[in-house]
Amino acid sequence: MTPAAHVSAAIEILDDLAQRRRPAAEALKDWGASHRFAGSKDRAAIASLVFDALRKAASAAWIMGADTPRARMLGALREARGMDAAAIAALCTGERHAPPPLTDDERVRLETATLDGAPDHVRGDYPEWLAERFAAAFGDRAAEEGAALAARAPVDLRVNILKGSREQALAKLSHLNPQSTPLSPIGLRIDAGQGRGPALSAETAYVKGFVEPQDEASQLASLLCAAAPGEQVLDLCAGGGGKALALAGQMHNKGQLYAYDADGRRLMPIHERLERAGARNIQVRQPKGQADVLADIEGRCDLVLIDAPCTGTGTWRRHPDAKWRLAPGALELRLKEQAALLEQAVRFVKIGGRLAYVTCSLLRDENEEQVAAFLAGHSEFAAMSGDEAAVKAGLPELARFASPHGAGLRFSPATSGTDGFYVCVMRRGCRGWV
Ligand SMILES: C[S@@+](CC[C@H](N)C(=O)[O-])C[C@H]1O[C@@H](n2cnc3c(N)ncnc32)[C@H](O)[C@@H]1O
Repeated sequence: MTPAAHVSAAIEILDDLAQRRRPAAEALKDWGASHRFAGSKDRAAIASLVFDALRKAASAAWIMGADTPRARMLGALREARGMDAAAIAALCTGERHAPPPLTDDERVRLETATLDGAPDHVRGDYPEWLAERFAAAFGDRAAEEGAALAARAPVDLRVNILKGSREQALAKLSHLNPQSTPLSPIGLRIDAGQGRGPALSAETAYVKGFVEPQDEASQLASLLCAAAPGEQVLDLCAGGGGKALALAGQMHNKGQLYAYDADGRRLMPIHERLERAGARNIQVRQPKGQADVLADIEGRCDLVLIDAPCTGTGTWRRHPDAKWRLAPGALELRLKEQAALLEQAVRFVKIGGRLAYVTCSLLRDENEEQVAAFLAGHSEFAAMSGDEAAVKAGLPELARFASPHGAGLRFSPATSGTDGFYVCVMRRGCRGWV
């Protein structure tokens, strides 16, 4: 397929997405299944175009003065890829499988339109219904934060310290030109360019468990939990085990980590990942009907981690379609689940133990406000300051990410160059100790 045919195919898929609210990956898969002639390189190029158009959907539509799949794609070629009107016109020849030629209006817009005067949610490419919440979280930096969330993310890997050091992992992956991550002492970063990044599953370092894909902020969230060897730790929302594996590394396989998730199917990948990582101190606790499968660890945990279900607004760099599919009802639901999980976690934290609340959201309602509401009803808990949590984790430089809106630390693409994450570590004392 030619580059112009890739653009036509991307517009077709964007049209499908506009008509049926569904994940982009699903639409791309269906397109691939019905266009067998397209090879894997073609499919990757088309996916990359679709994701760029989704990243820049609002600003591209503004530039083009129309919110159609074609306008989004043409605008994104300029906004996301820096192509000028002549280069875009050269793709749109109308010949064979190329998109129809540019109209006069399209050409003029591509040559001259700017985002001057556009509202923050357009300049930052986020849904209008979240504009107030972004303003509450970022003030006059809302558009800048949104734009950083609309950029491409690098591929971040966590070095599994149970298997080797970061230096060893850098050497094993040297053909991919990895760099050390600036904030996480156990992270590697690979620039994915415009493609999907390296096929990790074929890398020996991955197969042998030396590295796991994990965004740098997710690594930092795990490190801020400061799990120590010998501790009793509950990962209450373990899912596929990303954080559990990181915590097991910090614990040097000593002590016990219980990995639980209300949805047993989500725990499934964890078994193979544990094996690969050589993590031997993790007990997976599957939910079993009405049975209380965590009853034996009540009041015994040094650390309980709630890696809470959330809107995922911090991960839009990696899932640009998710921002347009997110609906207000989903936020309401997540807020209820988060409050319930904080209550649920209390019974497992021993006196003197820690409760870590983590989301990959940037919205205050899901973060500082959720923690404030919890603390208001639980005088036996107190939040560690950003300084204290950073020092306890052995990463004092992270104190600068202390939230300006209340307890906890927040990371974001614009401030830390990572996915958006929120982390608050609380200590449990006796009732009324603070
Ligand atoms: C953000 S994901 C966890 C990701 C995982 N910790 C990781 O690092 O790969 C949130 C998880 O919370 C789980 N969850 C939602 N409500 C829950 C509840 N009441 N109790 C336990 N798990 C819950 C979901 O099934 C989902 O797997």
